[in-house]
Amino acid sequence: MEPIITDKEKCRKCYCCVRSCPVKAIKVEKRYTEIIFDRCIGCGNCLSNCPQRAKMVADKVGVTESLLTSEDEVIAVLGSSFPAFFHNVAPGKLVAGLKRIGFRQVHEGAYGAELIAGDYARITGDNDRTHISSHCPAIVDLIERHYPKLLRNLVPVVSPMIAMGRYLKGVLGPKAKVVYISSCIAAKFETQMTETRGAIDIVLTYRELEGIFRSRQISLPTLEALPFDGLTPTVGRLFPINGGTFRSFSMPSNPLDTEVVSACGEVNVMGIIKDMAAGRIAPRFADLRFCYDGCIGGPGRNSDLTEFYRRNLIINHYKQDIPHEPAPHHLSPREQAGLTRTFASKHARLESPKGNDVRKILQATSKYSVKDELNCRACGYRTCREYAAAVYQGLAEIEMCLPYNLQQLEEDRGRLIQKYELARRELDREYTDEFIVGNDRKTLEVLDLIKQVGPTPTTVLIRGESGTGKELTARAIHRFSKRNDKPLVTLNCTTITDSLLESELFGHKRGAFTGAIAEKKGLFEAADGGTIFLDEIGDITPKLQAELLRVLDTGEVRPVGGTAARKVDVRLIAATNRNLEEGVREGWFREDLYYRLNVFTITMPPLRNRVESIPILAHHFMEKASTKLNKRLSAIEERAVIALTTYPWPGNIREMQNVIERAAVLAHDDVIHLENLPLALSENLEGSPTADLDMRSSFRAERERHVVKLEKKLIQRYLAEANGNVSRAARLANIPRRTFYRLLDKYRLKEKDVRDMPREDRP
Ligand SMILES: Nc1ncnc2c1ncn2[C@@H]1O[C@H](COP(=O)(O)OP(=O)(O)OP(=O)(O)O)[C@@H](O)[C@H]1O
Repeated sequence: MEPIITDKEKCRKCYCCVRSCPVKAIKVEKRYTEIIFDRCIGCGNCLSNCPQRAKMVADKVGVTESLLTSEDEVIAVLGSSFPAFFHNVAPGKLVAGLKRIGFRQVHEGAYGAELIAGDYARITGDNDRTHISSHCPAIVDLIERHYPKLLRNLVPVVSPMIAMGRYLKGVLGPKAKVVYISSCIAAKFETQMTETRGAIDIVLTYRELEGIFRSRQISLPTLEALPFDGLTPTVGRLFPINGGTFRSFSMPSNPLDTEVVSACGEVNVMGIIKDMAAGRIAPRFADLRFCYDGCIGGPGRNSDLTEFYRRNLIINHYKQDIPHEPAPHHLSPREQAGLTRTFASKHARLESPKGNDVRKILQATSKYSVKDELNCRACGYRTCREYAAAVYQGLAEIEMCLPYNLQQLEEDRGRLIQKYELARRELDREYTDEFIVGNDRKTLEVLDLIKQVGPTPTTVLIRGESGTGKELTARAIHRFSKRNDKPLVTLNCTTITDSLLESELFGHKRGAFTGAIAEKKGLFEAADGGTIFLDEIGDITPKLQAELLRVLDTGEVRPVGGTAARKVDVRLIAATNRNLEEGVREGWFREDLYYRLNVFTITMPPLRNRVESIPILAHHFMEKASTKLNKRLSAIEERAVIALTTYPWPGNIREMQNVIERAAVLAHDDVIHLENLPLALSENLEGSPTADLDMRSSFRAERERHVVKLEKKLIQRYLAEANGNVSRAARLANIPRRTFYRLLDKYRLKEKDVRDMPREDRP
């Protein structure tokens, strides 16, 4: 099993792992990201940087537990960084804990550094070439997999961990099992390599060991300390800290020596390796560790502690006299022959894309010029070009480009809105005949204008609030025109993005932009010989305004991505509820287009200015609703008609149409009653002067009118008697105070009106 696993369910494809991987070893699949182990160097960046914890260390607790219950002699080796993890427990108690869970012997891994020290000193003393330390498995992997050119520079000696494993197996025999406990993830990879396999049986993290103690309910502080087995390391204990190599290997270190490079951390190390591979630098010895802070900064470190503190813990441990009781076999001369190793190229070169391949991939994500390459890094790659190369190499996918995705979403949204809008209008038309209903003066004037302008080829601009019937008027103009046997094409300019609008209007050539998989005719061409109605024309951008003006002036359209113009014969009717004059003044509407449109203007009056037509409109919409709902409806109750006429109709005729349809749904019999109207309308009725006027038409209404008047007078009188004090007035009237307030509201009376009234005027 690979040392790092991906929980596919947890992975949300945030690309944090892609971003943090120094060697492009993450492949993005449809639903998750996956490690390419042939490229992975085991640095553990993807583990530490995954916000969902979808990348995890493969669990080694189970195999360790079963090893401990077997007959085998199982030896624990604590990596040299252990004091920087188990900082609040004495080393002897940790040894006791390990023995309690079944380890026969416990060794300090720091001794491994001392085992290889002599070889390092000897080899790096040779000046024949650059020597690169090979004690960090991530560095070895980096060179073997990605910089094979530097293979010959790696010091051909095993790491302290492998040295310990080989030493222990040499002393105890190959049957002994060695479990190495460390904060290093790359060590887990190292034990699987052909060149080092067999020395260590399991690499366990400190955290995994902690888990075992917890599950066995072992409290380390309560245990009696025990001595370590094996030989006592000295300077080897300093190995895990930054610069510790020189002390542990007893090598001279001089900060002024430019022939020796010592570096920790991804950025520093990668820079040095690239420089060495390119031949820019050739130091005598490069001591490199992939993790920042050296081996005390491994991915499995205790991250609650600062680097400074962890470093101090290591130095304190080095200074301490910690009991060791080596068995006689550890005291005998050691077999050192097995501490050398070889390295092999594991370089799997990815094919590099050619310029044209990169260009094609960039274009597939709407990047046509350098300025489109935002290099936003949302995909995890540093530049759009690096990302395009990754797509080419099969590591990334097109959908990873966030700006492209957002643009796609925006365009899809626009298309959907447009489709929805068209469907809604179609539905409206299905139940609405094309005739303009109304007998008020203003509607009749509009009808007159329609009849006059209809048969001419003149461009018409229809203005008015939303829902006043602008589109209906446009249809009527088309019907009265000589083009009425040709199509009337409608487009709402607010619903789609500028670029989409341009292609909708003028069409596009195949490949003009992403998604333009086939040539498409624009609406101008679709309307050839007929009329085009552009609703909400005040919302198009100045760039499109200019293009529209050009089409109107030349009578020619040019599809997006095309060069050849096509002649069209289209009459334009435009509508807007925006103040175009203000647009011209403020610069968002082109003056030349404004004059081009403003040849013949029809202004639709709001419904509140056509009150006389409300009853007839209401009955018209009732009949429409009756057909649509397949429900018999024969009348609208008078109170409801009055309520309809007194309401201000901010949404105009469309709002009224909806109100009547809703009432028709709610009506229990074949009459629309006041109660079937929304509250805003029925409440508006009470106490309204218009209501008073119209009520004269029936006896019940007449009686209601008198009652209302009388009630109002009475309220005023009680209030006057109580000198404007509502509580007193309510008591005098013998009605609850709340009811009195409601009546004041109903007749829009205020306490102060009565209080300020001259005594002789009081009722
Ligand atoms: N005078 C009228 N007679 C009958 N129905 C009308 C009348 N005026 C508007 N309507 C109906 O009201 C609804 C809204 O009208 P229309 O879509 O023409 O308004 P609009 O001003 O274009 O609205 P918007 O600005 O929101 O696009 C439509 O169903 C239409 O048929």
